Amino acid sequence: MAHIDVRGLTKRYGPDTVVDDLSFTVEAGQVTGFLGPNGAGKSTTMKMILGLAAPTEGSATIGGRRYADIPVPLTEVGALLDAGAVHGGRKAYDHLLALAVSNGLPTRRVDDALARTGIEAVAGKRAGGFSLGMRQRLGIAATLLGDPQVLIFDEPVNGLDPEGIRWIRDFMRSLAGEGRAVLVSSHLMSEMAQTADHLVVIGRGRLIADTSMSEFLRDNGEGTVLVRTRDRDMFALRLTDAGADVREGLESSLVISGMTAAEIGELASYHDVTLSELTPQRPSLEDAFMQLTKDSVEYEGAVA
Ligand SMILES: Nc1ncnc2c1ncn2[C@@H]1O[C@H](COP(=O)(O)OP(=O)(O)OP(=O)(O)O)[C@@H](O)[C@H]1O
Repeated sequence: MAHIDVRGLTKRYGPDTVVDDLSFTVEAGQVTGFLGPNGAGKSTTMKMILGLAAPTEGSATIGGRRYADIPVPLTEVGALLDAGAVHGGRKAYDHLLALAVSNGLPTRRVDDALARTGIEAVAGKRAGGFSLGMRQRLGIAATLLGDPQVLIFDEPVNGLDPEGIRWIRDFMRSLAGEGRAVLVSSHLMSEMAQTADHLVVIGRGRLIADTSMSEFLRDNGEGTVLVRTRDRDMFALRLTDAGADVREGLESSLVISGMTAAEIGELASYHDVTLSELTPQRPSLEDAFMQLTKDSVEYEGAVA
């Protein structure tokens, strides 16, 4: 099955190492979120995978081959790095047709790609007049021309409205559902929440995490439990005695970490304390991400 394999990938610009010994795999049938703060090295990594930048060390392969060794790259990998790159004076259909013809692909693929991205109705219009959302769809249509098994998107939802974001998100999921390997970058963790199955997180060019979305949450965001009771002060003491960490929350609530909601419920029952609220609070993805990338962001702030 086609996938992306990155091994020991390193890129240095003069004295700066912007991608540092990076290794990860993008599996078929999954959306892999490629995350990191601004400047972490995501775009540079994608460019190296796509043969647009030469690695200083290491390798990146698509379906086992370097990009430069793939005879008709569009049939193996579709990539959208910058939606603004479409020539504004060109009609959408003509843009796709030129790409198809120059890559030796059947022209019917243009109609398929237009249909798949829902832009048939504007196929005869000039791309210059397109909204960002439409330009993005046109860019994605181009990635699909060769019916590739591997797709790469760099910050595809930047600047889109909620409807455009949802469309892209659903689209990525459907591509993965067809067994394709999808790599999508973002600097926003929340953006990945409903999109990615797997996460590769980098900071300062280095790998910070390579994990499934659910594992990432479990390992990086400590959950808390919110409790309300009339016996607040007494119960706070009992909780502390039981080893929990207790903070005062809003409106006389207690925010507890180090114990599960079930354990807290049992402790309350044991001490005859009536709880009016017992709510586990899932750590937000953004919190988990900030925690994980804190050091790399601080470093960036310090050198800026
Ligand atoms: N051609 C280049 N020459 C020198 N430095 C570069 C070059 N391209 C990128 N960089 C530097 O490499 C670092 C990583 O940039 P890159 O664009 O890969 O990060 P990113 O994670 O994609 O960030 P963003 O989310 O802001 O796009 C940055 O510090 C950037 O300034």
